[in-house]
Order: sequence, then C-alpha cells, then structure tokens
Amino acid sequence: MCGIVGVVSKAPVNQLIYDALLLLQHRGQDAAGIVTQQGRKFFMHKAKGMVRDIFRTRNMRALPGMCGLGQVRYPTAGNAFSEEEAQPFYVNAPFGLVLVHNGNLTNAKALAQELFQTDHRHVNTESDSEVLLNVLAHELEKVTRGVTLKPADVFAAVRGVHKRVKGSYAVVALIAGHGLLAFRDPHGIRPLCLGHNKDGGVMVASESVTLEGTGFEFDRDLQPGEAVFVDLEGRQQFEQCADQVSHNPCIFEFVYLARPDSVMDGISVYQARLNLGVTLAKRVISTVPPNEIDVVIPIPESSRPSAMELAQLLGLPYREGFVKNRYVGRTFIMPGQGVRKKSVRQKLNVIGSEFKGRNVLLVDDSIVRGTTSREIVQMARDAGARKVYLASAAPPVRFPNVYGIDMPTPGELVAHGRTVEEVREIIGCDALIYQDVDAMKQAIGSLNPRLSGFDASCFDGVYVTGDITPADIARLNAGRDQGEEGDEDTSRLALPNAQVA
Ligand SMILES: O=P(O)(O)OC[C@H]1O[C@H](OP(=O)(O)OP(=O)(O)O)[C@H](O)[C@@H]1O
Ligand SMILES: NC(=O)CC[C@H](N)C(=O)O
Ligand SMILES: [Mg+2]
Repeated sequence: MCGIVGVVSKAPVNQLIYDALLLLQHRGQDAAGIVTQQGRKFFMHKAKGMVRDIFRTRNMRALPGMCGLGQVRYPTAGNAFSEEEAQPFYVNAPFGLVLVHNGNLTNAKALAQELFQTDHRHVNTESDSEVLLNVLAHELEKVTRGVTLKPADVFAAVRGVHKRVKGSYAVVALIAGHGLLAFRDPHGIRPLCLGHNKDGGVMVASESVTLEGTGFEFDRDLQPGEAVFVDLEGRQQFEQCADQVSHNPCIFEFVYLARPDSVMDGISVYQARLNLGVTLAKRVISTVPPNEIDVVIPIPESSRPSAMELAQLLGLPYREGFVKNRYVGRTFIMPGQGVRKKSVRQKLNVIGSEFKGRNVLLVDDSIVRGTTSREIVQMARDAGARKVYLASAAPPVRFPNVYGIDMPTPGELVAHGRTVEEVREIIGCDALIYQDVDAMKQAIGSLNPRLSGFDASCFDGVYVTGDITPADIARLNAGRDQGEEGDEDTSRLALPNAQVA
C-alpha cells in the first residue's frame, strides 16, 4: 500500500499536493514524489525518505502549475533502497505521461518481457509501477492518432491495460497538455476516491481523509474497473473499462493500513475497528474469564478502537500502558526486519504502574511477523505484570500477500504453518486469543452489504484475482531487496525517522 493523490485545480497545486501527501504518510514512509504540470511541461521532485524531509522550499518553488500528482511509497516490488524506484514515473511518449501507483502487479515479470520483445519499450528499473506505466503508454499509443486526444481514447487505453495487467492497482496519471486519468483494478482491491472543492478543483486520493484534510468534499469511491478523466478545466468523465468486475477491497486496509478517520468503499475504518473489538471480546470470554483480567491495554496505535470497545463490553478498565514516541514511524511498513525490531523498542515504552502486579490483556490489531508482540510481551513482564494475555483483532496471518502489502514470504509470518499454541509459545504470552476469519469478514462486511466480499488472502489463502501458485509467490519475491539485520542500508534507512524530531 502506498498513498496516491492527483489534483486538477484553478490555482497552483504544489502546496496542496504536499499537504495531501502528509495526510497519506502512514501509507508509505520510504520515498515520496510530486509532479506538477504547467503548459505541456512536467516538473518533478522525488527522493527517498519522509515527505517533510524531501521537499524543501526550493523544491516546492520548482513545482509550478495547476495540476499534478504525488505518491508516498511503501515498496512491495523491486528494490526498497533504490531512489530510482521512487514514484512518480515518467515516459515521454505518447504525449508525455507520468504515473503513480498503489498496488502490486502479479504478472509484472511477464509484462516486462512482453514490453521489451513485442512493444519495443525499455523498462529501466525493477518496479512493477514502471511496467504499468509502459503498458498504459503502449495502449494509449495504439488508440491515438496525431496530437489530439479524446476521453474515449483514454478509456480505450485503460481497457487495454485491464486486459494485460494482473494484480492490484489504483492509478493516477497525467497526460501532458490534456488532463488527469485515474482508474482502479477490476476487483477494487486498492482504494481510490474522488472529491471536489468550492473553487472547481477535483482531487482523487487513496483515502477520504486526504480530501477532508485539504478542504475537499468527498464525492464517491471509484468503482472497480472504472476510470475517470478530468480535463484541465476540471470537467470529469467516467467510464467502466473492465468487462468483468467484482468488489473485493483489501480487508487489511480496515484492520491496519488506513487511517481510522477515513471511509473506504462505504465503510468507516473506525467503525470497522470497533466492530472487530466486539467480536474479539466474545473470543476473549471463551478463553480467559474476564475476572482473571485486571486491565485492557492497547498496543498503540492502530489497535486502540478495537481495544476500547472490547474493554467496554467486558466491563474492564481500559488504560494506556505504552507511550508511543511520535517521531518513530510505523514499524510494520519499514523495510528490513532489523530496523523493524529495533524500532519497536524505540517507539514504545511502558508506564510501569499500569503493569505492576496485574493481569493485563494486551490488544493489537494484527500479529504479522510477531516482531511487535514478542517485544511488547517481554516489556510488560519486565514492568512487573503477573499474567500477560494477548488478543489480536485480526485472525492469524498465515499466507503471503501479493497485492501490495509487504508480507511476501510464508516463512516470515509467525503463524504460518503453526498452531495458535505454537505461536503463543514463540510470543511468550500466557494466553493468545485471535479473531476468527469469518467473524472478521462479518464484522466489517456488515457495514457495506453491497460488496462482493474482501481480499482477505493473507488470512484465508484465497486470492481474488485467480489462483496464485507457490511458484508465483517465489517469483514475486525474487529480486526483492529489503535488507537484513545489520545491513548498512537498513541502518541508514532508520535515520530519516529519527531526524524528523
Ligand atoms: O507482528 P508484526 O510484524 O510486528 O506486525 C504487526 C504490528 O505492526 C503494526 O504496528 P505499526 O507499529 O506498524 O503501526 P501502528 O502504530 O499504526 O500500530 C500493527 O499495528 C501491529 O502492531
Ligand atoms: N505498496 C504499493 O502500493 C507499492 C507500489 C509498487 N508496487 C512499488 O513497490 O513501488
Ligand atoms: Mg501497531
């Protein structure tokens, strides 16, 4: 999951896109970039790091124009350390195109070959997003003649993209001198919504909080397979460009990725997390009698709504036992296990008095590699807790994700091939309570019965785009360079977060 945004406005957009990217920072901490367009010319600045570190005043001044797009990157393909794989990507023909992408293509390797051999296009990085841009460029080239461009041509090109590309993709692109294009994959796995402001501006963004936080009004989510073309006057045209669609948003967005103040595909992320707390409370009762629990403590940040609701239902006190250092970013989306492990201790510290002599129920939104839980349980014990119980608002993460969440190999998932009891032993808690897969789907799905279902592949192993084989997973993972503990690169990557202070 990355965060993407695009704007067509009647005023300069550089500051607006910067502000939008700050509101999307939780979706990607590794790199960021902005492109603006003035006349037929694009202006770009992109680099590794957090938004605040990348854009200095001189960079902002060099981004003129009244339309543009931006991205914050959380790498799930190619090389996490390569500055060249930061987005946006640019190709010069046809017209001049720039693109930002949230998602992950599952056939990027085959497409890259095809682009080279058949379409005679050169892809210069390992990024699937650069492949996607070149497929779009090729499809656009096929349907256009001369230098004029009609929305119908753009939609025909998106049709071509849907036919060739597999996986998940929410996309925003600029076509030089013509306008902004945005589209969503036919399963609607990754989010994308649209809004307007009172000055005639149009914005597309990954999350509704981006619109709200920048003075835009939310109009609607883009539908799976649908594309919108916004010309430079702000006129919008929509078209369904996929032959077959289903609506299966990624359930992990509601569990962890998105901000709780966003509404996605008709579902309030906050309400989804409250509902998960309700169903988790039922699981807790059947495992640990509530009178054996003295206090419920959330593991900040994302678990708070679920923990709060759970505590209220069980009639238990809800207390803050961990203080988060706000200058350390989200640990799960950091590349490299070494950085992640170190960051949990840097990020969270105990308030000892909440633990001493008590039986505590810690609540997290999810347990993925177990990095956070292992450290946290030990910290609770060191602070004098008598019993440490742990509850997860999501079910065990047992399968790799191929749609834009960085959990590519089964081996790194603490619950893969293990029973709950085996995971409990590894984490070192006295009882481990997981959410149930169907209860999770019901808790969130009940908030929008019109959905076809969810992509819940990391929990149930069902891949909504069709069968993903172990060979596909191995192929998608090959070439990933995420660094290992002690790598020079990984320690370097920890710096931007520390420097934000
Ligand atoms: O089992 P793990 O591999 O450790 O991953 C799961 C943890 O990572 C996330 O926290 P993170 O610190 O990224 O973000 P948050 O502050 O939003 O909770 C998530 O909320 C869990 O706490
Ligand atoms: N998580 C994402 O959406 C990442 C987009 C793209 N696959 C990249 O690695 O840059
Ligand atoms: Mg967390």
